[in-house]
Amino acid sequence: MAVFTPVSLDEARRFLAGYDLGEVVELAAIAEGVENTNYRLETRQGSARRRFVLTLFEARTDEASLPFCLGLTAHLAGRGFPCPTPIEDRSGGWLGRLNGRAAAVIEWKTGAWLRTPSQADQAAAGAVLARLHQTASGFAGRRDNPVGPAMWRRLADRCAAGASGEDRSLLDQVEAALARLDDPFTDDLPVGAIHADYFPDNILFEEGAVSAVIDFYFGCTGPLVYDLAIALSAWGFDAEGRAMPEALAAFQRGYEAVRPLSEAERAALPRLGEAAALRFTVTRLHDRIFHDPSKLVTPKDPAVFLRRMDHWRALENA
Ligand SMILES: Nc1ncnc2c1ncn2[C@@H]1O[C@H](COP(=O)(O)OP(=O)(O)O)[C@@H](O)[C@H]1O
Ligand SMILES: N[C@@H](CCOP(=O)(O)O)C(=O)O
Repeated sequence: MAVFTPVSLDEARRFLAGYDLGEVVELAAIAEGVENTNYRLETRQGSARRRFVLTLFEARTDEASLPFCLGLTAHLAGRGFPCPTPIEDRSGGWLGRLNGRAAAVIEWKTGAWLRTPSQADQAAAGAVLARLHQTASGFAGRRDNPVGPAMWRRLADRCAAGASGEDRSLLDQVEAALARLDDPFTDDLPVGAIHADYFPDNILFEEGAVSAVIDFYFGCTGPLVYDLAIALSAWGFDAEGRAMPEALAAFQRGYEAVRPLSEAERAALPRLGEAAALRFTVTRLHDRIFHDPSKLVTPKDPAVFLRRMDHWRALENA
C-alpha cells in the first residue's frame, strides 16, 4: 500500500488546525498509488461531515513542481472540469509541511476506476482527455516534462548498475529503443498542459460517466498528442501488452469527437506511442530493480509496457 510516511490521527489534527475544515474524526490509509502517501480524511463541522485526501509528497515528486500541478487542477476544477480542487489553508496556500514532507489537502471525489472499461467507457475517457486539453488552454503555468528523454537516459544508466536476469534483457531492449528514438519531441506540434499519467487508475467513473481525473503530479507542458499517446498506451492494451484494436479505436474516437487531431499530430502519433511505451517501461524497470520491500508497494511490470512498442512500430512502418 502507498503509505511511505505514516501520519497519526493527532499529527493530522495538528496539521488540519491550519485549515478551516472542522475537526478531524477519521484518518484512513489509502492502499492504491505508487508515488505519494495518501490518506482519506474525514472532518466534522457542526453536523456536516466532509471527506478529503491528505497527500504527503514523496521524494520523487519535486516540490518545486507542486504549484504547477495543484494550480492546473485548481484551474480545471474552477472551469467545471471533473477533477479535485486543492483546498486552501487559512493563509490561502495549498501546501504545508507534515512529518518532513510537503503536504496538501485535496477535495475527495466519488467514483471508482474501471478494471474492464467497455468501449463506451473508453470513448468517454478519450473525450474527457480532450476536454482537459481544451480547458487547460488558458492555464499560464509551465513545467518541463520531469520524465522526458534526459530522464529516460539517467534512469537507464542507474538500472545498468543493478539489472540482472530478465531485467538485464529488458534493459538491453530499452537501450535499443533509446538509440532508435533519440529525442522524439522535435516536431512542431500543438503544445499545452498535459496530464502525462492518464491511466485507468487515475480516472474515476460513477454511473457510467467520468466523475474525476486525479493524480496530476506528472502533469507538465508538452505536445497534446503525446498525452493521447500515453493514454492510448494505458487504455488500449491487454494485461500481456497486446493491442486491443477496438479499445484503441473507441478511445481515439472519443478524443477526436471533442478535439480532432491535425494531420501532423496524426502522423506523429505512432512515434509518440513508442515514446510513451519507452517512458513507462524505463520507470517501471527502475522501480522494480530498486524496489524496497519494506515500502509494501507492488512494482508494476515493465515487460508488458515494452511490448506495446510492437504495435506502435508496426503502425509507424505501415
Ligand atoms: N481526490 C481524490 N478523491 C478520491 N480518491 C482519491 C483522490 N485522490 C486519490 N484518491 C485515491 O488514492 C489513490 C492513490 O492516489 P494517486 O494520486 O494515484 O497516488 P499516487 O500519486 O501515489 O500514484 C487513488 O487510486 C484513489 O483511490
Ligand atoms: N501509471 C504509471 C505509474 C504511476 O502510478 P500512479 O499510481 O501515480 O498512476 C505506471 O503504470 O507505470
